[in-house]
Amino acid sequence: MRFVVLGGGPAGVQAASYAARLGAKVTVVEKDVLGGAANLWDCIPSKAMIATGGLVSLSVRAAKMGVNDVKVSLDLDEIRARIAGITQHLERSNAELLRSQGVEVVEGEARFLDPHRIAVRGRDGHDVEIEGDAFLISTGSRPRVPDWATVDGKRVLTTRQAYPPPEIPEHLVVIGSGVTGVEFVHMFRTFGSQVSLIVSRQQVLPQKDPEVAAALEADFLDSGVRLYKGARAKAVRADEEGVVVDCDDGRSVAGSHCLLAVGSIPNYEGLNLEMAGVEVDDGGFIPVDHHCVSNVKHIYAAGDISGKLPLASVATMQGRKVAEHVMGLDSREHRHLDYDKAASAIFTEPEIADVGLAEAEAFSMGRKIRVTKVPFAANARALINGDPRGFIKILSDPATGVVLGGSIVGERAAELISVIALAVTAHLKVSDIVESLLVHPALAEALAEAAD
Ligand SMILES: Cc1cc2nc3c(=O)[nH]c(=O)nc-3n(C[C@H](O)[C@H](O)[C@H](O)COP(=O)(O)OP(=O)(O)OC[C@H]3O[C@@H](n4cnc5c(N)ncnc54)[C@H](O)[C@@H]3O)c2cc1C
Ligand SMILES: NC(=O)c1ccc[n+]([C@@H]2O[C@H](COP(=O)([O-])OP(=O)(O)OC[C@H]3O[C@@H](n4cnc5c(N)ncnc54)[C@H](O)[C@@H]3O)[C@@H](O)[C@H]2O)c1
Repeated sequence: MRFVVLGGGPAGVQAASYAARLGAKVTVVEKDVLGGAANLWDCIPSKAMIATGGLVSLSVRAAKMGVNDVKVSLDLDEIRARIAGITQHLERSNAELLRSQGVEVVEGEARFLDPHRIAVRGRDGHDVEIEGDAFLISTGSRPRVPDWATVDGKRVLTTRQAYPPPEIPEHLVVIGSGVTGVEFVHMFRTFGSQVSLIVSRQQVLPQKDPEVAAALEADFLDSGVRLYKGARAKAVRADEEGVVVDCDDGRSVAGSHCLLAVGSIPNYEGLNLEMAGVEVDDGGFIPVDHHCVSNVKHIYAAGDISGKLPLASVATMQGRKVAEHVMGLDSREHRHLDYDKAASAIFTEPEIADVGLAEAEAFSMGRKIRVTKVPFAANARALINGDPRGFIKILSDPATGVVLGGSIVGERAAELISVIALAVTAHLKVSDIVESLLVHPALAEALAEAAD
């Protein structure tokens, strides 16, 4: 089996390495960074910046824990070097992993010549042709730049220009209040910037549980973030002095810098998909079935380009499933990829994480559920850590006790949600969590209480 992967992000690297382990002859083509541009130029650096901001927040909390006069100052060059170091380390690990499994990595930009052949344009401008029996398109996505904004990398920035930006903004106007937008609001408020957020709807995080979104909004407002709700940006004016964002409700928001967080677009242009007969939808995504197969049966799509949940974790799992299908392993007993059971987290402070069924979703389906909720204010470890914000909410089936979903707002939410995610995937009952002997004092004890 000659398996050719276009794009070496989380989806492509996982598919390549797993297929190679299963015996395929694998080639990965990557044009920019092995490990994935959305992953190593957005996901990872944003979390690294947030980790630095976390130390600043801790220094503020320190006084309440008996440590006085902690002074912090940011060193942008050091932050930049640290992030570059993490990216390079992960890129090297990916290269070593693939090399150790005999995967051939070709640097360059891939395009289809016909359904079984691609050409790769290398950095020297020359083309190399590669033939395959099966192909994976995992070319990811990039930040969307609307036509009403001109990005200059100085005052008007995409996310990829902000790890860190050339200077810490005095007043950052963030456009877009999805997951990316709120993470950037949090990141820059911890760095000491005044932050304004343009929220096109009446709630930040429109896809999330309203109670969770309300908790985050309250925290933003407490720390001085200005929310402009019901406002869609329609123009950005920038000059030497700063920026002004004009909104469709007549309001204008002035700041020193502006950051676009208005979503991502799939990388499908230039792939010559028509030469392979692969269809794309109106948004540029490649529709796939539950095995990630496109309309052409030997061509798969996974990761952001597949138009499913755009998460690195999902891309990785899709890659694994693609490798299994390519190598014919799907005929043995296996679990289908269930996007409804994907855990996700938002790395704000407090952290937010959820998995499975949401309360609002159950309500709109008319499904009977049991909802149990416990605040961290009653948890010994949260008090010891000096951060008792937030809560754990668990949804279960009232008849069987099976865990259906949950959300967590609070310190370490991204880690704690794993317990609920495991329960949802393995159909565990609330009693399984209640009867687990957990560590004391630990934040996880709140999970057992919420399950009780
Ligand atoms: C700001 C931000 C923060 C995020 N944070 C998180 C997070 O905390 N957790 C999480 O799970 N997800 C997060 N995500 C989402 C995550 O980054 C993506 O879902 C994930 O990287 C998608 O993986 P992928 O393999 O589809 O694409 P990518 O990571 O984009 O990799 C695709 C690769 O294909 C290459 N490529 C494109 N075209 C070609 C071509 N023609 N030839 C050869 N190579 C090509 C690109 O150079 C790229 O390296 C975040 C996204 C953003 C924007
Ligand atoms: N921690 C994480 O796991 C993480 C972090 C960032 C992104 N992601 C992934 O990336 C996906 C995309 O998230 P995103 O936030 O980048 O995009 P998104 O599409 O989810 O959100 C963009 C927001 O911008 C708003 N918007 C669009 N045009 C606007 C305008 N003119 N004015 C004001 N607002 C406008 C939209 O209404 C939307 O709410 C997420 O669903 C997630 O899967 C994950």
